[in-house]
Order: sequence, then structure tokens, then C-alpha cells
Amino acid sequence: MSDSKIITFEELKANNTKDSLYVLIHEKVYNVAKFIDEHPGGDEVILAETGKDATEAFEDVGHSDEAREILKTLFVGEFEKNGSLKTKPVYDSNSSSSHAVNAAVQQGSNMMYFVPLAMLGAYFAWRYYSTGSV
Ligand code: HEM
Repeated sequence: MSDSKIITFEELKANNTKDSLYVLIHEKVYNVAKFIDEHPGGDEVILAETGKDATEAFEDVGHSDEAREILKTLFVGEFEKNGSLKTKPVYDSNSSSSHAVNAAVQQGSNMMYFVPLAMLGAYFAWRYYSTGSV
């Protein structure tokens, strides 16, 4: 993507009119001016995401592949790296989905202790009964 335009944070903020409305999603900038009136989710939700990273808002809705195809047609350029606005990864450590993952990992590590302990218990039970019967 070396030949695509680089959009700065200043440009992202400046393009906030009905004729040119920039939205930042996945480190790429899109001009949603022509699409906003047709947006099934209404214009307010998109207007609320201008001048900042809209990735999370866009992904939280669970937009379809069709929505992503429309997005491609609105592409303007790559967002500047190391810009004043830090783009957020969608699945960061604060998001609810990674809490669920953490909980699952936590549960997994409990099993890590339970399985050897259960085997140890089974061994002693077996020893107890086998020595008792002799
Ligand atoms: C800027 C690029 C965007 C495009 C191209 C886009 C496109 C679409 C499309 C095509 C749909 C119909 C359902 C689907 O196909 O998934 C939709 C629904 C929706 N969008 Fe977006 N969207 C954009 C941004 C946003 C943002 C930033 C929000 C913020 C929250 C948002 C919120 C919604 C909601 C709530 C719906 C559901 C509407 C309903 O079913 O009643 N969209 N969008």
C-alpha cells in the first residue's frame, strides 16, 4: 500500500462536513459523505464516530460482508502511523470478549491442578485397596 494516500489526524478531524466526511476504521480512512444517508443504522451513529477511531463501533455492530464491500468503495487512504490519535486494537485487554477468553484460560489452568491431583488420589486409593486385600 505504498502508493496510497496518507491521511493525517488533522485531515481526519477537518473532513467533518456533509460533502466530505472521514471515518477511521482499521487504520484506514473512508469518506462516508455519499453513503451516510443510505446507512441502515442511521446517520447519527456514524456522525458520532467522526474525528476518532470508529473501529470498535463498526465491529461491535457485527456488520455484514456486504457492509465491508461498501466500505471498500469509500476508501480514501491509510491513516498516518504514529499519529496524534492512537488507533485501538478491537480486541484489546479491556474488551468483554477477552475477559471471556481470560476466564476460559483460568478455568483451563484449574484443570491443570485437578487432573494430577485426581490421579494421585486414584493411586493412593488403589494402593490402599490392593494392600488391604493381601
Ligand atoms: C462507515 C462505514 C459504515 C458502513 C459502510 C456501514 C454499513 C452498514 C450496512 C450495509 C448495514 C446493514 C446491515 C449489514 O449489512 O451489516 C449497517 C447497519 C448498521 N450499522 Fe453500519 N456502517 C458503517 C458504519 C457504522 C458505524 C460507525 C456505526 C456505529 C455504531 C454503525 C452502526 C450500524 C447499526 C446499529 C446497524 C444496524 C441497523 C439495523 O439493523 O437497524 N455503522 N451498516
